[in-house]
Amino acid sequence: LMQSGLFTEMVLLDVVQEKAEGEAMDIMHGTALMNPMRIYAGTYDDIADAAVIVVTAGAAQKPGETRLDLIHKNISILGSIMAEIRKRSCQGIMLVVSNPVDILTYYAAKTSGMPENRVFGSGTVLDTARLRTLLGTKLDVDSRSIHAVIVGEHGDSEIVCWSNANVSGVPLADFFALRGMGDQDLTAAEKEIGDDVKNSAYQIIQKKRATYYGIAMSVRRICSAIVKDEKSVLPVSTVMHGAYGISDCALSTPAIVGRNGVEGLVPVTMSEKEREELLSSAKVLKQNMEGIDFGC
Ligand SMILES: NC(=O)C1=CN([C@@H]2O[C@H](COP(=O)(O)OP(=O)(O)OC[C@H]3O[C@@H](n4cnc5c(N)ncnc54)[C@H](O)[C@@H]3O)[C@@H](O)[C@H]2O)C=CC1
Ligand SMILES: CC(=O)C(=O)O
Repeated sequence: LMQSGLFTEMVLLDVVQEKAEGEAMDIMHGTALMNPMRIYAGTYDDIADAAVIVVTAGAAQKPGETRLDLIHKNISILGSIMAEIRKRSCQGIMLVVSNPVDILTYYAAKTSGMPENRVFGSGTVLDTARLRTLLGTKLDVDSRSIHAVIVGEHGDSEIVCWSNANVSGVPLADFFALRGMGDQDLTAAEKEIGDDVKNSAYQIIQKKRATYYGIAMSVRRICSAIVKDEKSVLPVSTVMHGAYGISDCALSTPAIVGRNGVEGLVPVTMSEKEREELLSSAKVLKQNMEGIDFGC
């Protein structure tokens, strides 16, 4: 975020105050080489007037753990954070990143005291970036020209919407043909790339303990949409109220993101199978939400 030039001030909070102080010092030293910006370790009072509050606090996956394994630890941590947020009338946007991001987003939306459109999660923005990167590599084309989206849980039940994936409007099958590949190659690539995306975090955590660059770029992308009021269509995690037949949980579907947070969902065309898988993903999330007090 320091490198983005989007902000003039950034305050870091961590339950381990010294960690926030050390990080603030380290990042601040780069401002002389990048963008002028005030960076410091602070308190909840300092974030009351923040344009964007990015929640990244909490336990991270250890090798072999799923995101859903973190639920009870991180709901408890989020509970203490939301209690502080509720005491202050925060006017900005809350972007939840901690995992399991969909369940924590739902929790934050219900307990922060902030309007629902201003509380959402990074969702499958990162997964979608991974998908576009891998597809771009496979097709030897700029990944920014790939239009494809992942919906559902940011996790093992996520769904690639293959049925509407395209390269600048050219259907995927036609672009595969352009590159001398046939239907069988496409089917194999869908399986291989879908699995690779789903397993990316597991692989990175196994190799280097945590993922951080991809998610940092995803957060930067979302913050840009907010701060510059871009009204970008991004697959962020939002509380569902009946779209696609889903309610009472948060998950990712394409949404318009701007200064007011999530300004509306954009219905994505899906095959019958993808639609069913999206419903199953919602079911997985709801099963894991059982027994949690969402204060509603
Ligand atoms: N949504 C996504 O795509 C991604 C989500 N994550 C998630 O982000 C979270 C953080 O991951 P990392 O930064 O790798 O972990 P980390 O362990 O490096 O940092 C977490 C920090 O949270 C702090 N913390 C714990 N309780 C707190 C509290 N009550 N108030 C303030 N700070 C508190 C810890 O002291 C620690 O410094 C994890 O849940 C991880 O799964 C990480 C990468 C991608
Ligand atoms: C950790 C995590 O959620 C990710 O990198 O996708």
